[in-house]
Amino acid sequence: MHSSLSLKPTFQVAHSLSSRTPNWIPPPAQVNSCARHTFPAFSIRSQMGSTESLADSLKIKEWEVGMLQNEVATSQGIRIRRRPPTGPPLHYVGPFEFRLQNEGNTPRNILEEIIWHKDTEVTQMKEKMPLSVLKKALENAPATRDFIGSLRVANERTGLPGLIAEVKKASPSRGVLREDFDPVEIARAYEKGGAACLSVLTDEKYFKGSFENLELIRKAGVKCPLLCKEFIVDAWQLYYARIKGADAVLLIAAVLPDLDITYMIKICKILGLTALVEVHDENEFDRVLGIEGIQLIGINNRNLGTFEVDISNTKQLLEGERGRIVRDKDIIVVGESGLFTPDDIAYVHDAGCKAVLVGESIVKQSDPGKGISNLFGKDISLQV
Ligand SMILES: O=P(O)(O)OC[C@@H](O)[C@@H](O)c1c[nH]c2ccccc12
Repeated sequence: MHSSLSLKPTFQVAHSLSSRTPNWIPPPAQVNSCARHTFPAFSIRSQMGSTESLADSLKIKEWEVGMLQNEVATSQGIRIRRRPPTGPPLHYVGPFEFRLQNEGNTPRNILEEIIWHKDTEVTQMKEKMPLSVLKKALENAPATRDFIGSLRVANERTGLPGLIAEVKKASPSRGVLREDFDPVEIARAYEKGGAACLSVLTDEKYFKGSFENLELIRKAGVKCPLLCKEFIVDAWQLYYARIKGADAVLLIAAVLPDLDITYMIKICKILGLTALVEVHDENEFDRVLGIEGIQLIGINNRNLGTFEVDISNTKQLLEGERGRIVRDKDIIVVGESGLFTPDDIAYVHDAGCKAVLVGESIVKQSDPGKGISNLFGKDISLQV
């Protein structure tokens, strides 16, 4: 199930990720989807005439590596391209910019649009906050909490799926869900209402979330472990999530090739983060089931490309052989999206989900804590 590429990520090097702008040229045989984190430092100064042509060459090289990433992804059935196909090297000023307006550079769907935007956003953030700075901050970061343990305990306590309650202000498909949005108040209400864990949207542009929300909730003393709900395209984001208070992160199989997932899971382990790996279809599920060390898989009932929601997706994917593998490996499956009623919860529970991830139906309630009781059809708070 693994990528046909033979290169294994070089974790020692990867662990010291630096700014994205490379100071090397990757040797062609080693180009892989983790390329920009793993290449050794090759100086190209000797091959280049002026500083200007050096800078241009580096940008073009980086763009080429991005294109290769797209090819690796396509070979695994991933339709989301990491970058615009004929896009400019990052920060390139010049004729490349015109290409942005070309038709070929129109994202195919909303997920692709989000990913292209995220790629640029992360590049800029990395420049402001290189990994060395994040690593320093890690020294003072409080320990992470046991995300999976919390889901298991809740599942055993209530006899129903453990709840990951989502602090979600808006989404591209549903617009603004709640105008009077106080993230800490909502988080506290969820905790009181019996949520096992919380999910905090951090994407600003499309979901009106923020890392500030994550940090505020963590610092407010909420005990539920926190999932950083972000579109992760670069291992740098794992470090960033960790210092902002995350206990878990989301890895989306529709976006990340197998090697990236494998590599990121290892970094998560080093950082004490739990990885929730999200799938939507059979191909993604099979890929993820073939990756070593996966403990938590989310089945998204929403197709992030089209926004269509169908909760029978969870049931279909867990039927037969895949469900058997999940049980054998003791993987916790999270039913995600589009859950509104006690029947919906019972449906995905029967399908094999020991946990659920819910946003809209509870965040919209005037008291999100009571929203949880309505959703589960009973009070699942610890007070009971
Ligand atoms: O609001 P809902 O339909 O209950 O869905 C929550 C959650 O599953 C959804 O927000 C989600 C699942 N996977 C994602 C990936 C990115 C952004 C959002 C999501």
